[in-house]
Amino acid sequence: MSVRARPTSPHLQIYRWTVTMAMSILHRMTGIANYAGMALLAVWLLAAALGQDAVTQVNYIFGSWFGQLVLFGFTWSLVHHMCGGLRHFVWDTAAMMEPDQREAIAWATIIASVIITLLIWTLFVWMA
Ligand code: HEM
Repeated sequence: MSVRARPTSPHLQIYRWTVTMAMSILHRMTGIANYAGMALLAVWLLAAALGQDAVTQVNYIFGSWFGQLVLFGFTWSLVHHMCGGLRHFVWDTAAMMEPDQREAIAWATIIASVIITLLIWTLFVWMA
């Protein structure tokens, strides 16, 4: 039986990656990661409510190298998502809509998120 060639729709392997596309996907991924990070905050608050022993144990886990790595990632996720939210807010005013402006604001999101995250950790963790 002969198979008729049908038109196919493009998918991820065919699209050329653009920074706006990557930031759009990253925005949703960081949104999901924020849920997990908020669960960690809830665990810490619960431990604090339970008493000194519980909070000492949670601090021990969160203070380990792996815990710190996860918390650093959560900080970046929150900050990146917030920057992405502000980017959407700018677009809501119909500004920065031209192709080169969209690219610029997408790059600004990633660069600002890294700088702000490093600033937060420098001020509140590494220098505290
Ligand atoms: C813990 C805090 C947060 C969580 C758990 C969270 C979670 C999420 C998730 C899962 C999405 C994706 C929804 C979807 O695409 O169907 C989303 C989208 C969005 N978030 Fe957040 N978010 C948080 C904080 C924020 C903050 C602080 C801002 C603004 C500064 C923000 C602005 C937005 C915007 C504008 C979208 C829609 C993006 C779009 O239309 O593509 N979010 N959020």
